[in-house]
Amino acid sequence: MLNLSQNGCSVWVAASATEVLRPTNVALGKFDGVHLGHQRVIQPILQPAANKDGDSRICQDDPNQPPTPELIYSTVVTFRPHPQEFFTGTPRTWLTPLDEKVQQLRSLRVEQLVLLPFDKELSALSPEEFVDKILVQQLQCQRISVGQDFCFGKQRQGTAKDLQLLAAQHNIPVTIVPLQTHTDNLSDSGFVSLPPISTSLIRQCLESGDIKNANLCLGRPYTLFGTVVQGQQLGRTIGFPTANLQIPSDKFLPRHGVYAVKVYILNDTAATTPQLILGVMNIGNRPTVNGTNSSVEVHLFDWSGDLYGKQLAVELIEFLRPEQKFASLEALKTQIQQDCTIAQKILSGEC
Ligand SMILES: Cc1cc2nc3c(=O)[nH]c(=O)nc-3n(C[C@H](O)[C@H](O)[C@H](O)COP(=O)(O)O)c2cc1C
Ligand SMILES: Nc1ncnc2c1ncn2[C@@H]1O[C@H](COP(=O)(O)OP(=O)(O)OP(=O)(O)O)[C@@H](O)[C@H]1O
Repeated sequence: MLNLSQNGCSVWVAASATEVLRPTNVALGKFDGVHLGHQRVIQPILQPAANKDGDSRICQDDPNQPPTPELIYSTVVTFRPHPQEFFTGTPRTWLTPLDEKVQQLRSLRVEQLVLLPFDKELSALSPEEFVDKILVQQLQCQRISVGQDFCFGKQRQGTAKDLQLLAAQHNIPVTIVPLQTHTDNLSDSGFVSLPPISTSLIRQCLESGDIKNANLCLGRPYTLFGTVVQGQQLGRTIGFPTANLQIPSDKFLPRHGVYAVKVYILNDTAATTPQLILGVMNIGNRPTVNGTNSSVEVHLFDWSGDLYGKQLAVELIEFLRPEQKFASLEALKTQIQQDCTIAQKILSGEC
């Protein structure tokens, strides 16, 4: 379910050593997707939940101001750019671009996100130097949590066990979290076991249209956030008006094709809480109408109104079919009608 609680609570994002709030309890890794495995790694560094009388100390009116220094900051430490992007020079898309990652971390009660600049200097640090310079000196780290497969330092020489030994020299305890598979969450032992949850696995699932498994690994539906922009306005002529979405260019897009989706209009001033609207989405080039560029568009069931400029959150529930080139608009219309019927059944839990 989409977590939209704002409460004025924010995550302090530090993009340089001077901005870091210290001391810290640190979870280390890339954390793209903030999936169920990541969530387990984050758990040991969190402060106990705020009591009912007082909010967590990071809850304040101005999220741009650092919170009052007290105790130890629960901090996710990650890298910018993504190490793979640094080594290959190829821009990479994210399951959770920065805004989304911050939103997810906030919902987990993480207080600070540190974006270590991944450059030649950082990538050349030995495991010992990484612990001394980054974790001890820069972050004043008091506790660390990583997954069992965590590797760090020059050429990924250091393992989670090495981290434990090196950190022990500074009296810093390290929690090593066993790798989680999504079958851990299912009581039905009839499921075929998948490899451990990872960002790469979720990307593969989304690339192949396996939305169910992607969502199970994430612990929530994979969601596209976008602003509604003008399309060709052909949809309304075939009886299926669509909201065309402009998605941030660094967002990872799943397989082209048609999906059953749940949509929330985020900045609808008339509604106090975002309203849930069911619908269908097409991602693709629209070959039937000789579309040239890739587009993301949603048709909302039983809804009419002006959505231009609005921000939508589109939760992917199930992949229905690949995009096709139809011989006529009439044939496309018939197919979309069938897509809507199937999507309505899926979304209402009938199948
Ligand atoms: C549920 C759904 C399925 C669609 N499937 C296809 C398809 O298989 N092939 C195709 O060329 N276009 C497909 N489209 C895109 C339509 O061609 C597009 O909605 C129409 O051209 C209107 O575009 P416009 O909003 O830019 O005016 C689909 C659209 C929707 C909403
Ligand atoms: N399934 C999992 N169970 C427990 N810990 C995990 C799991 N996946 C990742 N971690 C840990 O969470 C932290 C962040 O993981 P990171 O994003 O670097 O890896 P990942 O999710 O496996 O992604 P990729 O597929 O890109 O390697 C690391 O400490 C990592 O070891």
